[in-house]
Amino acid sequence: MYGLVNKAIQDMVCSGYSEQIWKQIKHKAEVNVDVFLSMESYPDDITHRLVKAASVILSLSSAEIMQAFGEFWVQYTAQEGYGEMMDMSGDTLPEFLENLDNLHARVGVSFPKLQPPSFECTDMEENSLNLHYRSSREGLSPMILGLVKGLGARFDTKVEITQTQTRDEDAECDEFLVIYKPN
Ligand SMILES: O=C(O)CCCCN(CCc1ccccc1OCc1ccc(-c2ccc(Oc3ccccc3)cc2)cc1)Cc1ccc(C(=O)O)cc1
Repeated sequence: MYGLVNKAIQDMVCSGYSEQIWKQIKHKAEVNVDVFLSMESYPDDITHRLVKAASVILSLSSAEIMQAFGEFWVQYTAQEGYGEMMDMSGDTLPEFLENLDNLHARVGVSFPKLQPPSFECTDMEENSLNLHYRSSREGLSPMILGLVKGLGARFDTKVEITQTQTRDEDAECDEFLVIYKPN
């Protein structure tokens, strides 16, 4: 994952808790990276260890940490200079989700080590859609719950998201029912 992800986790912990807590999490995760460089690619294992250590130190489940991260990521990337890029990806929550693969393709042109997930929207109705999430990574589906909630805040839209399928022998990918209503 690009360092931007680990920087976002750091920012979420430092702003939500403290630098001291962040140092404890890094120590527990045995991650001795002093400063994460946004445009550097780091092993995914570092991100997984940081999430696991944060879950222990903060007494929250990894799923809760990943969901909070997803929500934080949307506002963090907007403030870190990706706001215009995200503005170009849609004026509404469903539009943004439909354009998310294009957004990743644009980022990937400049940053070839990006390994973006793929999102597909089906069964598009007035206030609901089915979101299919495919990734080379395991176990990040709780992050998607937070990301879509974060998009609800970004688009001032009430949103409910529930996972309806989990990638395993039967289901080819994770699926989520997203119900949204602009305020
Ligand atoms: O891999 C998975 O299965 C889950 C990944 C969840 C994180 N994605 C969230 C995608 C997303 C979903 C909903 C709403 C918004 C979303 O993200 C918007 C976005 C996506 C990518 C970036 C981005 C920009 C620059 C990046 O790399 C940099 C950073 C600074 C300088 C140079 C390159 C990396 C990601 C910014 C905003 C974004 C993402 C972040 C990093 C990677 C990667 O390093 O492979 C791949 C995807």
